[in-house]
Amino acid sequence: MTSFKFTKMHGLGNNYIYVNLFEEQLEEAKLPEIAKQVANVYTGIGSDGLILICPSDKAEVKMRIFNNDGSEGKNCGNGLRCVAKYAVEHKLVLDTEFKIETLSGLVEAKVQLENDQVKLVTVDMGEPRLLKSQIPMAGDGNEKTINEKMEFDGQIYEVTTVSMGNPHVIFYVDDINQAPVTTLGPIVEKDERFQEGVNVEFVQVVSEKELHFRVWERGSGVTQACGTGACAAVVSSVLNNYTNHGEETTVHLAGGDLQIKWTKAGTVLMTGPAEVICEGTYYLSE
Ligand SMILES: N[C@@H](CCC[C@H](N)C(=O)O)C(=O)O
Repeated sequence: MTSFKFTKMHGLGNNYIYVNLFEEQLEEAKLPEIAKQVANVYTGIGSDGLILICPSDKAEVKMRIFNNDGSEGKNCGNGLRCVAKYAVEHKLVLDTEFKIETLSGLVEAKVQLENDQVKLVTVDMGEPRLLKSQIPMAGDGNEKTINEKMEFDGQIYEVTTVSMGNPHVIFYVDDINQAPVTTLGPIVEKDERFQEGVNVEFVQVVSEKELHFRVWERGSGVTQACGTGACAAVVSSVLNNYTNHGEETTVHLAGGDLQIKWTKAGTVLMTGPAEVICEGTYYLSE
């Protein structure tokens, strides 16, 4: 029977099973199935998906993320903070500032240590991509979607789209507790105008410095937090003049808070926690 060692970690409740591929070996063709298996609450461990911590020839470490439906995503903000914590605490990297490779490019992580343990991680998530061709979505590929009317399920909404290496569409709501996360979320996720699907975010503007946020994630459904989604929400809020470029915004997610800044230099900085839940050995059912 195939088995592998895992660590379950979370960033604000967005939890994944992490496997260290510096030490373990998993068959490439089986990765989507492994992600589905480990994520299953009844017959697996239970998680939002699977994250692989891999050797890289471009950076100190590489992250790959699989959602709980087995689909592979190109980026994961909460996952990056957890990978950074794991890499430092397991001495895969010896510095407190280092690069992580993702399927959407390189990002830079900086960890804050307390008694040799990583508590907070800041990740420079790079520049947001705003053109329709970069989301990707239907329409003129050279145009952006900022507060644009789109119809979903027979109703018109004003939406903004942002890629943080993965696709996000942002809806503004008056009351976050009434946001149609589980009803509109799955419809928008699979809308064919988003050729690769989309992560769906609902945002309530509290002030120039604060947002409430809920998410329906592509491939995983409702999660407690989405780091790339929170970055996309801050970029969207600057574009819609709700918050200020170059200033830090606190994003309140279901699992806790992230500090996010779209810097004047153009990249997005995300700061938040990363936590270990448990470690163990998983026995794969064939
Ligand atoms: N939870 C993540 C994003 C995970 C991938 C996403 N569902 C996708 O398919 O793009 C985050 O913290 O960013």
